[in-house]
Order: sequence, then structure tokens, then C-alpha cells
Amino acid sequence: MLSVKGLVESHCLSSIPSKFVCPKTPEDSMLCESDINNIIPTIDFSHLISSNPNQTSKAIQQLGLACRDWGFFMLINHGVAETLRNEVVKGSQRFFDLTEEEKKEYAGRDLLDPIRCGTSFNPSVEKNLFWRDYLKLQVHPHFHAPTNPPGFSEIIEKYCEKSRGVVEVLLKGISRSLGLEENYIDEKMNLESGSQVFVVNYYPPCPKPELAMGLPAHTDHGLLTLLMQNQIGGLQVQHNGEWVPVNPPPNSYLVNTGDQMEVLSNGRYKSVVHRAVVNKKAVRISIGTAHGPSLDTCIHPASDLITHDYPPAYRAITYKDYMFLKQSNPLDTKSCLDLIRI
Ligand SMILES: O=C(O)CCC(=O)C(=O)O
Ligand SMILES: [Fe+2]
Repeated sequence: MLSVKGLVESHCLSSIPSKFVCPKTPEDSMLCESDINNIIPTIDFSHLISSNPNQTSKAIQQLGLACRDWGFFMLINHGVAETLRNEVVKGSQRFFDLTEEEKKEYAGRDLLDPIRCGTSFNPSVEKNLFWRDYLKLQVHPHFHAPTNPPGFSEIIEKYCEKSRGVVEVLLKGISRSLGLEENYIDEKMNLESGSQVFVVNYYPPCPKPELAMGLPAHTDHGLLTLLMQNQIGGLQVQHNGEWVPVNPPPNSYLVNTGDQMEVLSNGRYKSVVHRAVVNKKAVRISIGTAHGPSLDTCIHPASDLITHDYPPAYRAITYKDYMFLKQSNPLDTKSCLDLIRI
């Protein structure tokens, strides 16, 4: 199938093909009107690694509240160099500028193919198509990346290692915020051989942005996702039934909790529903690293978080089986978490 980028560049579109028109309900248009940058939690990474225990405890408390109340926060002072982040964005643009023929070499078919380049979200179960192209790479425990364009693979490898370092600190803080020992999540989720997926979402300008959708409402399947973008907004997170557009400070990360965080925390931290809208004017590139347990880890609520008031809320399943279950479940029906809820 032709990429959305290919479609936009080969036609002078004033409208969009009907298969890209996404039916919308009134709830889909419920946008939050408050001054959003005041309400979305911001976590200062430097406080999490500070040598001042009071500062660290306060940051851990804020992290816990962000995960509980939002499942989402903006992360500042994370220490990943702006130059490296910019190189990843530029390399991603160079990848999508390859010809359709060159990109076809990387068109994987299956969920766990180490390199997959494609369009929409999950065309095998979708009724409508989405206005995005993507590149997905399995980068941990084994690293895979395209050899074209030259140099891109090295940049991705360096970047993914840095983002694992950030996530390691966040997961220690989250463990502590749940009253668990700081290495609890790391050890129980076997993060030494944990899954890390590098994703580039490429959203070309859309002549009818109000009719299309970049990425429909969904949750991510792992523990945490770190996201950055090329300064063009489009991410919205669901909070108290409203869609909150996210305008992050420059050089920050957007961090969201995934389904396995909800399961592990026995429902205390919710996997946040989010989506990406498109715009008329500019290409939007978002780059995510999705961090999860090792594929054969059996996921279930942490035994220390099962109490009289919190009986186990999810049945055990391996991370790999969960990923396949999610992939086979159309997005517009129930959440995949409902399928394993007790
Ligand atoms: O493009 C965005 O802002 C959202 C990306 C996303 O949700 C994903 O890749 O799972
Ligand atoms: Fe997502």
C-alpha cells in the first residue's frame, strides 16, 4: 500500500480519500479548555537523581500522583542531549525521504518483525485508515535498524541506550512511589532483557485535518513510553473524559504509562488513553521509545499490591501473548485490558 507521504506527494490533494475519513462522536470533540500547560504534571528528572533526599522524595511523590491521576507527564532536565535528539529527528526525516521502493525493503509483516515500516495503525483490523506512516524497530534486547540512510542506525542505537537510562530512573521512582523496593519493577519485569521498541510516526500535512486522524485513541502496551516531537503539536491525552492537547516545553519528553504499568500496579496507575491529530501546514514527526518487560515475562499484579481492598484485578498472561491479543483486537472496540480483567 502507498504511504500517506507518497499519496500526498503524488497528488495535489484538496480533500482526502474516503477511507481516511474517521467517523467522530461528540465525545471525540470534547477538548479541554483550561490553560493546559498549568494542569499537565511536569516532573524534573534532575530532582529524581538529586543527592538531596528531600528533593528526591518530593519528586517521587509528584511522579506517583502524575501516574495515578494522569498516566502522563512532561519530563524536563532529563540529560539527553538536544543535539542527539535533533539528529534522531533529522535521521527520521531522511528515512522517510527514501523512495517507496527503498522503504519497501523494510516493510515487515508481523508484530514482532525486527524492522517494520508501514502506514496507518493496524490495517488488517481497521475499517478506516489513519493519516500516518511509521517505522518500528525492535532495539532491545537485540538491536535492529535499517542500514539506509547511512549513519541513521548508529544515531538510533546511541539514542535508545540513553532513553533506557532515563526509563530505568523513572521506574525506580515509580516502584518507590508504589511503596515497593526501588528495583522491584526492574527485577520482576526482567528489564535486563526487556523489550524496547523505537517508533517514528510521520504525519504529512493533511488537507482536511478535521476529517482524518493521525493515530486513533489507544493505550500503549508496555510499562512506559518516552515521546518527543519535531516542535509540531498533535498529541492529546484523555483526562476526566476530555481530550487535553499537549504543548510540551522545548527539549522535554512526554511520558505515558502503558497497560503493563496498570496491571503491575493492580490498577492504581491507569494506562493513559491518547491519540494524535493532524494539521494542514507542516509535517509532524513524533519519536517514541516504548519500554516493556521481556517478552516471556508473565505479567500479573505485584503480589505486594494485592490487599483486601485491592484484590487481583487482572489475570496473568505473558507479555508476548498480551501483545498478540492487543494486535488482534480492533481499536474501536473495548480496551484490550478489559480482556484480561478479572
Ligand atoms: O504521535 C504522537 O504524539 C503519539 C504517538 C503514539 O501514541 C504512539 O506511537 O504510540
Ligand atoms: Fe501511543
